[in-house]
Amino acid sequence: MAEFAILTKDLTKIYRGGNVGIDSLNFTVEEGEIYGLIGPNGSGKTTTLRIIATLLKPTRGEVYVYGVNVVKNPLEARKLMNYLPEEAGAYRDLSGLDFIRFMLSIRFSGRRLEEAVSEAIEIADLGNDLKRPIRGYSKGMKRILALSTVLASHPKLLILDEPTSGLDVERSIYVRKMIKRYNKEYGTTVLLSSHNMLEVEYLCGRVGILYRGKLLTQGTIEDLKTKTGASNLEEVFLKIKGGAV
Ligand SMILES: Nc1ncnc2c1ncn2[C@@H]1O[C@H](COP(=O)(O)OP(=O)(O)OP(=O)(O)O)[C@@H](O)[C@H]1O
Repeated sequence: MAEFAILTKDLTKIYRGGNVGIDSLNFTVEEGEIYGLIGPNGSGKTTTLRIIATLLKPTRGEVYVYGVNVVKNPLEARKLMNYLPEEAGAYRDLSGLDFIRFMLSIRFSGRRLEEAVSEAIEIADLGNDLKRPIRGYSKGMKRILALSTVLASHPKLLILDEPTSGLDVERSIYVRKMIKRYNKEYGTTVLLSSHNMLEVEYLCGRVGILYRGKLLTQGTIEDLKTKTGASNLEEVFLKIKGGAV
């Protein structure tokens, strides 16, 4: 049987106080694909991504990343993936360059570290700003900096929570191209969440639609359009959500 990049079984998160984060999610992501999770605010996208990235424990259910159980073997699972959170961490007093080196030194050393640092510098494309402390960066600059280290770490699985949130039009286009490039050139599997349906249509082969913690449907964008008679993903989303209310 082919091994999935991600396999979830009845994945459920009930937060303290009883808030339902996600409810019995079953989905798979195949090796080498770009899979998008979409859904309204509070539908469970970040909860799902954080559990897969080993940052949050599920209440019940299982997740496997390339066959590794992420709850039982988080350290092994982390070697296979890297995660860009919705709000990337600050490290306000480091320069951009020191941040890149610090983040990549967690994974690499020696010559491989130097190569990865150079790669991240090229992706971030921040010029002399890289020498300045991060506290003076704009939101978009911090985002591109975080993304550069995540991409340059070459994980088998890249988990991106709203990758272009806060980025201007030009940088958003650039980031989407980078994600596509890493997927094509290095076969990186990508799981991302986004509210931007144009972005999802451009990037993703398949999508899963979340609503109130449940996966309403999943499939290729073309299949979902045909099934619902919609002409674009925004309409697909509204029609499927309408049926669920
Ligand atoms: N730390 C927490 N404690 C309690 N409830 C939480 C917590 N984090 C998330 N939730 C709840 O879990 C549900 C799913 O939230 P989540 O952040 O996963 O949604 P999301 O789809 O990523 O939303 P958005 O699009 O706004 O980022 C929501 O009802 C939210 O209120």
